[in-house]
Amino acid sequence: MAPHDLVVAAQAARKNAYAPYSKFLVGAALRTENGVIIAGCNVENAAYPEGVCAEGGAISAMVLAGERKISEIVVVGSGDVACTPCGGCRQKIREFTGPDGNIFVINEAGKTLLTLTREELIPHSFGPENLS
Ligand SMILES: O=c1ccn([C@H]2C[C@H](O)[C@@H](CO)O2)c(=O)[nH]1
Ligand SMILES: [Zn+2]
Repeated sequence: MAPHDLVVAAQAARKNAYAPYSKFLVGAALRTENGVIIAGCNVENAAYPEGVCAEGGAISAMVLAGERKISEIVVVGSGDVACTPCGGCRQKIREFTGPDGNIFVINEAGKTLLTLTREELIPHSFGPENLS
């Protein structure tokens, strides 16, 4: 089950999402290896491709905060839809998550819909280790 504090943080972040075009509000909240909680929301743009996802926003804020490792992340979309991270966000999550990290997808009400390992989220992924 998704951890309650991250559920609350993701739901709160979702409320601040700027999604006037899709009307699909998304929130994400992650815990770093040092126990720091950081959230993000999607931010759309009239120039549609310039919109950014909630997960990417949270990861940017995490790096800004000096944190580098995600131990778990919760994503919440709108209604009962399982807002599974898009392909780009899977790669971004992968960069900062160890093989033991957990990814939770919840519905708007807070119910856990999916619990995924990194390998399930992005199988056979390309990561920093591939470059060393
Ligand atoms: O995992 C996801 C999937 C979609 N979105 C956003 C992008 C866009 O603003 C809206 C509809 O795709 O939801 C996210 O933030 N995260
Ligand atoms: Zn995305």
